[in-house]
Amino acid sequence: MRVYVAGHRGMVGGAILRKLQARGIETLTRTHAELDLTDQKAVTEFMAAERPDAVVLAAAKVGGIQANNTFPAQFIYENLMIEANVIHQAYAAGVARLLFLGSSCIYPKLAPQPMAEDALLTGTLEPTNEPYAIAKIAGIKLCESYNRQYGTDYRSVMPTNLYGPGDNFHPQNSHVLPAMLRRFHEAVQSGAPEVVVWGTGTPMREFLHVDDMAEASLFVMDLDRAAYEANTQPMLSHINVGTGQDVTIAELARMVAEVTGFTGEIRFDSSKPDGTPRKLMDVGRLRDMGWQASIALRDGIAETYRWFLDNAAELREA
Ligand SMILES: NC(=O)C1=CN([C@@H]2O[C@H](COP(=O)(O)OP(=O)(O)OC[C@H]3O[C@@H](n4cnc5c(N)ncnc54)[C@H](OP(=O)(O)O)[C@@H]3O)[C@@H](O)[C@H]2O)C=CC1
Ligand SMILES: C[C@H]1O[C@H](OP(=O)(O)OP(=O)(O)OC[C@H]2O[C@@H](n3cnc4c(=O)[nH]c(N)nc43)[C@H](O)[C@@H]2O)[C@@H](O)[C@@H](O)C1=O
Repeated sequence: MRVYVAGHRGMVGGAILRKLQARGIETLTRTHAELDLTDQKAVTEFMAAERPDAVVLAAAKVGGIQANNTFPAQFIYENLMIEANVIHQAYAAGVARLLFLGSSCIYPKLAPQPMAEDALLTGTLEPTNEPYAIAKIAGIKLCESYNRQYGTDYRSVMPTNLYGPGDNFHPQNSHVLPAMLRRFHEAVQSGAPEVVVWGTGTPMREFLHVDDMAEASLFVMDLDRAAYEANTQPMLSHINVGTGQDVTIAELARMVAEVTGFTGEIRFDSSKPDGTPRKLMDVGRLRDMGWQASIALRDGIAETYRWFLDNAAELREA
């Protein structure tokens, strides 16, 4: 068994790689510089030469609300190309099993909460990340279409907002949790009296630690085909992954202040977008199959902050 992990230097791909290696499973990797997954010819040659037994597709153009809003063309183009190339060439090379990572932003902006898998394609998407969401929906539909036409076993998991070691801490382009950890930390270092948090503080988000996400990914990969198919439908085949609990951005800011030791004022900048008001996952499908998250948010934030402190000198620049 040899598993190709696409995006192994990213937060999620890295966590999945570590778990596979800890289980003694042979892995195959290429950095972005070695293999640009938007390059059809390069992906074709790679898959044909390597013929892995299984693929984890954790490579993507990823970013927070502002990155999505600023670079919409890159988010739709790169993600569509990566998915089309990897999924089609996996099929062409005879790869039996593939796991595609989507995102909770596939669901309509005002979907009933918590959002069950069947909320997909029932309403209008959140405008700040619509291009990325459309690409992620296309990824699910690629897997389903190849399964239906060619009999492949390509599965999809939809993670809620993730965080943890290996995250992107870029001040503008990252997601909220790493952005806050960095901003509150820098405020403590400089003695700043206030920290600015984007938006109104009222949106609600659900946060899952990346090690839980990696466990869930392997759990779904490992299910036998009959079990996966018994719990999904051919045209509604994705599985939500989350904790089933959410917090407001204001509550999150207070947690991050506590973890970093910031005691000043927290100011909300309502000129910045809030995005979706709430996106809580209905995780019943995965729970009924036998998996649930185990890392508490407060503990996960403290552990991620320790990782940030240990790695601050070598943070990613994008
Ligand atoms: N982080 C989150 O909160 C969430 C993430 N997800 C999904 O989980 C998956 C992993 O996300 P995450 O680990 O956070 O993202 P990261 O940005 O940490 O990792 C993505 C990886 O993909 C690689 N990559 C991007 N473009 C290409 C390309 N053209 N060719 C080859 N490699 C490429 C990146 O390499 P390089 O850095 O060198 O470009 C990077 O290693 C993605 O599908 C994402 O959509 C879903 C929900 C929430
Ligand atoms: C995972 C998910 O990530 C993105 O969606 P999002 O959930 O809106 O993610 P976010 O983490 O960037 O923001 C969450 C909330 O937090 C607020 N917020 C406060 N202060 C900061 C801040 O400093 N940085 C950021 N990024 N947000 C901040 C921000 O205004 C928003 O209300 C998608 O584009 C899409 O890519 C996707 O799938």
